[in-house]
Amino acid sequence: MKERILQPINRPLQGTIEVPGDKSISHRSIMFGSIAQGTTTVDHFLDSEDCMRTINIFRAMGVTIEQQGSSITIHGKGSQSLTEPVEPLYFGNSGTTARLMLGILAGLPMFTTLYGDISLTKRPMNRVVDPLRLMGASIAGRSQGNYLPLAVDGRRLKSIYYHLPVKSAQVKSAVLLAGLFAEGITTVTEISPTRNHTESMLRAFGVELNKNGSDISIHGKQALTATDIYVPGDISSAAFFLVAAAIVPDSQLKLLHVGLNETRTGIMDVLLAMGADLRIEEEQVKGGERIGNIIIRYQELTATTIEGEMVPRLIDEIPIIALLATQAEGTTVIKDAAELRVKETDRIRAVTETLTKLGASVEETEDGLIIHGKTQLHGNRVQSYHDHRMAMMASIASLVATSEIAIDDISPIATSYPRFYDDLNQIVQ
Ligand SMILES: O=C(O)C1=C[C@@H](OP(=O)(O)O)[C@@H](O)[C@H](O)C1
Ligand SMILES: C=C(OP(=O)(O)O)C(=O)O
Repeated sequence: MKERILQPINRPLQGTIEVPGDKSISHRSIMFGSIAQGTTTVDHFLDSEDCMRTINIFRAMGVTIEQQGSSITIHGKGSQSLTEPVEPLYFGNSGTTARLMLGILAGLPMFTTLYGDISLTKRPMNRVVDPLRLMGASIAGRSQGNYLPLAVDGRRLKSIYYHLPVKSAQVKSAVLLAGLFAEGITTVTEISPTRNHTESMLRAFGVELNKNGSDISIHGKQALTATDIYVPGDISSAAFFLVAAAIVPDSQLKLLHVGLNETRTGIMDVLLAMGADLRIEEEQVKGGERIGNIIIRYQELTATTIEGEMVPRLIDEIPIIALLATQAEGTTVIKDAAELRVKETDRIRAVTETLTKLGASVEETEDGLIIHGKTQLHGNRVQSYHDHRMAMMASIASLVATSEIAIDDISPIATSYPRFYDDLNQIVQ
């Protein structure tokens, strides 16, 4: 437990921040580089706890991965040369690592056991285990395989046509990755588009995937060829500073090289709908992903509604968007977001409790939140709930609170943004 007390600030935020590499893309670069043939380099990798879990798992399966900060070199020898790990694989707090790795491990000829921290151990795995079992996977574990610890007895898989019952890129990715090791063509159908990093990065590794409407298909038994990856800045990390500038009067911030993939930019659409002063400069495509610098200036905001296909495009940003809504005039409604209940914590409950403690007017609904703004926030003691995004949201709230906010444990922030307070301190000077 690492407590942190944040004092109110009474001045505008100014400056430029280069946010760290995208977490989703960083995980996938290690996974795909490790099962590819040849040497993959990764530039601007996210050097965080969650991404280190992914590196350590492949090291435990015999892959040589060199790391110097955010530069990575992976010496891949193809999936068939991975070796059976001697010890249980530890996934820490990382849902993405656990769910995508289940898809990979199910089809490899080895036995593995998987466990995680207290938060990950409560997150449902049946969303991945069920389709994998339909493909012939052998997975055993707590609550019929719904919760870690799990044991995977890897074997030959068969292809599947699968309607994804949840809007989840992790489930989509796990099925596609298992499909890569299966006989025949595996197809997934999405209810709503979710982040597409698995599809685009597999293509960069030479894998053929077909997209037809909401169907995505992959032929099994394709080999991956090493490539060089550039990881854009993580828009989910940038979101904390976008909101900070949007709510602290007279602020202006520039965020460099932020990933602007359409499946991730919901936060920008919400800010614009609320009247924020935001623009993109030096937009370009780098390593197959759209990136750009985002410039944001303080502007008075009005409420909005967030629902439907918008939700997967900003799912991880909802805690910080809820804080944003407390500073906007009117009632903001967030719905269709029941997935928030199965993140690092139940984020609908945690956001309601935290913002209420800070003086906001928030109603919890089954699948979202109703927030009445604008409210003056005050200080209090709050929890992080083992959730990096809750700890960062409470930290940003301190910028507009009238008295100090004490957060019980900020250590979860290291899972996605180890330099968060360095960047925050730089713009409050
Ligand atoms: O595929 C990914 O990299 C992720 C997908 C999302 O989870 P779901 O697939 O559960 O929505 C997101 O919340 C998570 O932070 C990262
Ligand atoms: C939900 C998140 O990550 P994961 O599912 O990988 O734990 C997140 O980063 O907000």
